[in-house]
Amino acid sequence: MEVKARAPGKIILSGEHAVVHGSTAVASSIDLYTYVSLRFPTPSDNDDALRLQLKDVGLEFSWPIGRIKEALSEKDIPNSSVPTSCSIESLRSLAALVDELKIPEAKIGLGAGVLAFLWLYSSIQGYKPATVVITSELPLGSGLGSSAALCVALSAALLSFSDSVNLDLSHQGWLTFGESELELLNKWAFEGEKIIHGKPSGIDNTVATYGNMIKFKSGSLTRIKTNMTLKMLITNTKVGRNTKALVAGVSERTLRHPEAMASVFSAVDSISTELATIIQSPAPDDLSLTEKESKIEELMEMNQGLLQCMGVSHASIETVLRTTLKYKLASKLTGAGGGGCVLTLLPTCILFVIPFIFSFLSLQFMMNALIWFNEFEFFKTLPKLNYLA
Ligand SMILES: Nc1ncnc2c1ncn2[C@@H]1O[C@H](COP(=O)(O)OP(=O)(O)O)[C@@H](O)[C@H]1O
Ligand SMILES: C[C@@](O)(CCOP(=O)(O)O)CC(=O)O
Ligand SMILES: [Mg+2]
Repeated sequence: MEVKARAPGKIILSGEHAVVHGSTAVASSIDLYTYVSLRFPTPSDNDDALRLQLKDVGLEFSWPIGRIKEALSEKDIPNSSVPTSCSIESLRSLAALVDELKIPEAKIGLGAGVLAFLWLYSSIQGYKPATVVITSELPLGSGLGSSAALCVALSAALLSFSDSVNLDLSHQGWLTFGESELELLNKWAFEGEKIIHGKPSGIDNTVATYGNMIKFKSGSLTRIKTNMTLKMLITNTKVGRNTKALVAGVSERTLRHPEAMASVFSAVDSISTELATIIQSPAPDDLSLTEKESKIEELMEMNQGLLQCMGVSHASIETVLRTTLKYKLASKLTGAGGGGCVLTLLPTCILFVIPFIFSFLSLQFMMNALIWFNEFEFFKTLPKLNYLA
């Protein structure tokens, strides 16, 4: 029997980094997915290994299941219904297994993803041989939440075989999780994100788990019902970076300048709260669509300025900001910054310039600009499961 699970990537409309320090942030899932397929061998296969194929980076790893058991046994006892953090001791033992893989230096960031995989797999499924294949439509390490999509899709595939989960009936060939299953899934995915991000806020795994648009503060989510269509251009600068290092950099700056950074985080909190209010305000109210869009543009610019204060912008991001400003369009980085992706709001009134801006940015960033629409069918993106045989 093989199961395939998928979970979406995300954009953060406002509040990245500050959300790690307790500020409000607003995020939405996007219709680009990570897929995890999980297959257990039959007895006649006579296979006693755990195999991991990372299709996006062309790497394959395998471990005799006894090695994983040896590394972990008695350190943390797995129980799929109780999400558990990987202890320092277990992390050390698993890291020794990952070190043996000799991951090429250029792809070293993958080690954290493999560690998260080993922890989630052994905690939820125990010590069973299996083959896990991961593919993604998301660019890795670009601010679109590939780490969270991986942790959510992997936890979904693993939990689907556990007794703690009942699945809701099918929806276009995919099954969905019920509300309490989503909570368990989200908690497990958070444990994986902790291994990849170091100190995650939980916003990425939460939006990948629940889909649609959310407001998030100090670990709790509020679902947002939008009353306007937002059109965003997502430009990938293709400058690689690592979320864990950027998050740690902001924490170090906070230690050096606690009062100044507290004011920055508080300003971001107000920006996200105002943004959520505008997005949710009833359609024909005292603010016209154009007025709402202008306010959102201003809030995005203010948020970008504060992200610069946190030290997470980058020359490549500034190039996108300057380019879009030529067309009077507001942009901000999304995700951890330091490169990665930039969001540009495309207000309804300027849709005719899209082809120009699109080709301009595509040329500069090697054809990697996409347009994201938050219309219903594009972003109704809960994690889903599909049994293949
Ligand atoms: N499809 C995938 N295959 C292998 N590793 C992945 C995949 N998706 C995510 N990862 C892991 O997540 C890391 C990227 O996470 P991160 O730095 O948080 O950036 P982002 O979440 O914005 O993409 C990768 O270096 C890798 O360890
Ligand atoms: C910077 C941060 O706010 C978002 C990181 O997103 P991403 O991994 O760059 O997609 C970190 C977090 O909230 O855990
Ligand atoms: Mg991430």
